[in-house]
Order: sequence, then C-alpha cells, then structure tokens
Amino acid sequence: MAHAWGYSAENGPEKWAKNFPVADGPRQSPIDILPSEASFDGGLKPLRLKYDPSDSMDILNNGHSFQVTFTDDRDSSTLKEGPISGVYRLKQFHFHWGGSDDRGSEHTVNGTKYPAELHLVHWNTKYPSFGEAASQPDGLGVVGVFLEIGAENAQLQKVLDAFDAIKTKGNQTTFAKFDPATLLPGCLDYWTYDGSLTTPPLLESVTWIVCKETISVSPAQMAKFRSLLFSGKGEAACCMVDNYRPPQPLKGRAVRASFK
Ligand SMILES: NS(=O)(=O)c1c2ccccc2cc2ccccc12
Ligand SMILES: [Zn+2]
Repeated sequence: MAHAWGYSAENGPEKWAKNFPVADGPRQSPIDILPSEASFDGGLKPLRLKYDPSDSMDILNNGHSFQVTFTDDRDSSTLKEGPISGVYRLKQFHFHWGGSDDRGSEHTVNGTKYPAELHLVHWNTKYPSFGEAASQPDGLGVVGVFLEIGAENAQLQKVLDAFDAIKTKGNQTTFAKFDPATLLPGCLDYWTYDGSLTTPPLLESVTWIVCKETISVSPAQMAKFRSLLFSGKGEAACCMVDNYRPPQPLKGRAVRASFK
C-alpha cells in the first residue's frame, strides 16, 4: 500500500507528486506573495465574514494538523463578497506551524516566513456539499491569517487549552461556542489569487484570501502548538511540527490586492 502522505523526508511535499500528479499543476498553493507585484483591484469588495459561535462542534487531531469543525447545514457561518460571488459556508479552521519561530507559515511575503498560519475553510453553496465543491474550480474559499510572535493571544488560548484532549492522531473532543471571528485581525485588507489545497489531494479549487495584517502569538503558545503529535496513541511519539508546504511556482497567475 502506498505510504500515507505526511511532512517527513520520506512522504513530504517533495514526494506528493508521485501519488498526486496535480502537485505540479498550474494553480498550486501556497505561493510567495510579492506585494510590489500584486495589482490593486478597486473592484474587490471588503470581506463579509459572519460566524455563529453555536456552529462550532468539535476539535480533532487529524494526524496532519488539528481542526475545529463547524456545522454547515445552514447559512449561519459564512463568507460573502471579497473576491468571491455567492455564499460560502465555514466548514473548519486549522493551522500550520514550524518547529521553531523562524518558519511554519505556508504562504510567505517577500520570502518572509511566519511561525504559523491560520486557514478558515469555506465551501461554495452553489454546490450541494463540501465534497462536491472541493472538486470545482470555484468551490472553496480559504481565508489565511499569519501569526506573528508577540503578546499572548487570549482568544487563541481557548483553542490551545483543548490540546491535552487531542494530543495524538484521531483524538477528538467537543469544542462548543467558539467564535472564529475572534481570531481575525482588526483590518481585513487582503491579497487574493486562484490556488489549491495545500495538502493532498491538492485539488485546484481554492480562492485564496490572505490577510495583510497578522495576529499575535506568544512564544509559550507556539510551544503549545508543538506539543501535539502526528502519531497515534501507543505509537512512537512524533512531534507535530513543520506541517507546512513550501511556496509553489506562480505560473503566470495574477495576485490582486484589496488595498493600495
Ligand atoms: N491547507 S488547506 O487549507 O488547503 C486544507 C484544506 C483546504 C480546503 C479544503 C479542505 C482542506 C483540508 C485540510 C486539512 C488539513 C490541512 C489543510 C487543509
Ligand atoms: Zn491549511
């Protein structure tokens, strides 16, 4: 059986093309964002993000990251406007981070890596389900937010406090009444481009919306991220760190900015 994908030298991003040839496709993510080469588009609308805390359900260690999953059977937690048209529903959010503070984000800005990156995953309700949407070129909208070392982030701490219950792969626990809007920066200026999932199956179905402004994370909070394990209970412990794909070729794609 083919090795499951991961982030090690044996099964990491440099190996993914073997089982997922789209890894070398025309609209892969993440990318290195070059602000001087992004074009301001006055037609881009402000992001309209509306989240209902009662939609948050549980938090799961999926062996690649952890994710907080939301109920998505109605338009109560949605992404509208911005670069997209229609209504996209929030499905989950997760993070990527590094083994030290000098790396961890997937997108970079002028080559600068941040210690972590938050992804809020939404799907286009013109399609009947998340799974259907994930295979469509306009199926998904992911909002990316960079984390920058600074003051302790009290809202992020609510997520980190659940980690003792999801230390190993497959562990899950309830995570109710959490408002993901509390993880957003104050200013929602953004860059946007057409891309893909940054993990297998690397489907080229994502409109990326990467916020210019960062949110803070303390060094102690970064250490908490690194306390999770890729490995399952009873397996040799493997720290969940460096779960990020490096930037991919732009291949002629335009990156637009919502701000001057
Ligand atoms: N890094 S990612 O946002 O591309 C991503 C997803 C994106 C869209 C839809 C589902 C996704 C599921 C993910 C699961 C783990 C890590 C990244 C994931
Ligand atoms: Zn992600």
